[in-house]
Amino acid sequence: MSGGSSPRSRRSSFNSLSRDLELPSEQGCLSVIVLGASGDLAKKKTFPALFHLFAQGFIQSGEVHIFGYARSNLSDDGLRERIRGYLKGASEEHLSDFLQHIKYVSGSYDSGEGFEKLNKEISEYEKSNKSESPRRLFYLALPPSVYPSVCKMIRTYCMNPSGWTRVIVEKPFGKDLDSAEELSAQLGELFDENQLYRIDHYLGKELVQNLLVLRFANRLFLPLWNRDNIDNIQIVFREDFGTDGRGGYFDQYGIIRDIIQNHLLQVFCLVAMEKPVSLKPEHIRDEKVKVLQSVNPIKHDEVVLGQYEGYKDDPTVPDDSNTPTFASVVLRVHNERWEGVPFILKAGKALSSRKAEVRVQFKDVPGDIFKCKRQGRNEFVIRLQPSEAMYMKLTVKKPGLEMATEQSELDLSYGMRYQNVKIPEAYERLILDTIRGDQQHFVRRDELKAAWQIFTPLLHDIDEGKVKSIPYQPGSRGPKEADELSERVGYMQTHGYIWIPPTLA
Ligand SMILES: NC(=O)C1=CN([C@@H]2O[C@H](COP(=O)(O)OP(=O)(O)OC[C@H]3O[C@@H](n4cnc5c(N)ncnc54)[C@H](OP(=O)(O)O)[C@@H]3O)[C@@H](O)[C@H]2O)C=CC1
Ligand SMILES: O=C1O[C@H](COP(=O)(O)O)[C@@H](O)[C@H](O)[C@H]1O
Repeated sequence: MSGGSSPRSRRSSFNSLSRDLELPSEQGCLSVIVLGASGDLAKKKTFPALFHLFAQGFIQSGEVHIFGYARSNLSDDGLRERIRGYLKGASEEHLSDFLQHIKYVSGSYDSGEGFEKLNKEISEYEKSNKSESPRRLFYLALPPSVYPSVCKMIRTYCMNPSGWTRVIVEKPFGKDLDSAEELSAQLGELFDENQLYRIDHYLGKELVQNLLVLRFANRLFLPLWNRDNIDNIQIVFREDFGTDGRGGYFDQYGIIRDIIQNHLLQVFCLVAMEKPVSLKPEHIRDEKVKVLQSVNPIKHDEVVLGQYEGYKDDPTVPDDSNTPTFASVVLRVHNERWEGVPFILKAGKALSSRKAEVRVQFKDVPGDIFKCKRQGRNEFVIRLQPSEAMYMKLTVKKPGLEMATEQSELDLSYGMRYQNVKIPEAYERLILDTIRGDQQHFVRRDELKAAWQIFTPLLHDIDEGKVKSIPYQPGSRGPKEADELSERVGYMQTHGYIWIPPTLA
């Protein structure tokens, strides 16, 4: 765990931020309730994130209590043992202290009995803490099918009588526009928008959070970031493993719903939106909605779908599945800044490497006396993961007596520049934002609607078999047709140049 500032100084740094954002600085006892505590997400992400916040002093002994809730018959110790192996990076003392703050309550997701019991436990803790304005944070680490009934139970039995109640919900938020709107309406009847935190963990990644700073705090980029200078932008997600036993779940969704409609589209918003009036969450989300609403309908000839060979070997995947495990989709933005610039959103499983990045390719140099075209175009690459970095591909003079040019880079690799800084996990940051009441990095209801509006017609066509997935070899780059599409819409690959993340050795 990174050392650095003490819990006291962490609070004061929050205070200055909260003044800027007009968020009240809050203290008082905090109950975090993880619903679906027996599940995969809870053990891999939710509890570890809470543990890291605890170990760093962002949530503190004496003010926090964590309740796990699920149907499974577990004891407090049973839950603690289940998650212990996933809680890493701090001392044994921190670990046992943290575990002592966890209590397990068992109950169903659709009957009052369990939630009454849960409420009783929370209330007893709040009474013992004697806090005047207790805080309740419910984290739904559950399949979305039970969101409506669980939210109804929270609303009926577990609302905080004197302080705030906030609810974090996980994706998928629906399967298309209608189902997402139905879910939004159901939850909207129970909670105000400022109580609902729709999490998209890509918004918690360090370099995704840097996008706005980069674009709007650097004079350098302001005049360049438009159709006059940029030829095309790629937003890419690649994974070097397949569906790993989750084929049954994945087959109902596919790569567009799993990655593109949410994670990559959120990154797209931050790359393409206009400057917000301020950093207030509503101002930022207003701009995201605007750019989403400016996206043209997707054309079939600007889509390539793929499915890796062997995907259907999973017994839970139907033999005739057309579900894409790879997709490349071109988005076109109909506005003054971006008319004519293709945004290529590409995601795939079982590919040759694991990475996520934004690649901004600039236009050719006009009146090119150095024949730069031979070397390749300027590109600005934001490597979201792994090896977080930003690098700018430039044409430079090749060192030596000849006047020859080659491509090189200006490189800001985080591993080099921020050697002793631990980059926080996305979930850690987003849970902390929820505790602070900062909704900037969460998806607003109208944003969600606009996102589904873009992809629903295509998704329905795929579901009806009107767009087919092309088979590709696991461990490859995906279907060659995807590279051909990128080239057709303007992307020019630089041959012979590869950026290698620098190492300390
Ligand atoms: N796992 C991951 O890495 C990620 C998950 N998500 C999302 O997070 C949420 C939770 O995911 P995950 O933890 O993997 O899910 P799980 O399948 O592990 O389910 C979580 C818990 O919910 C209960 N549960 C499971 N199926 C049902 C059902 N059909 N009806 C009622 N309860 C059920 C089980 O608890 P019990 O039986 O004890 O009540 C289970 O332990 C989902 O919305 C998922 O899409 C998002 C990103 C990544
Ligand atoms: O939401 C999801 O994301 C993961 C990839 O997340 P990352 O932070 O490791 O990039 C993906 O594997 C999973 O299919 C998807 O549901």
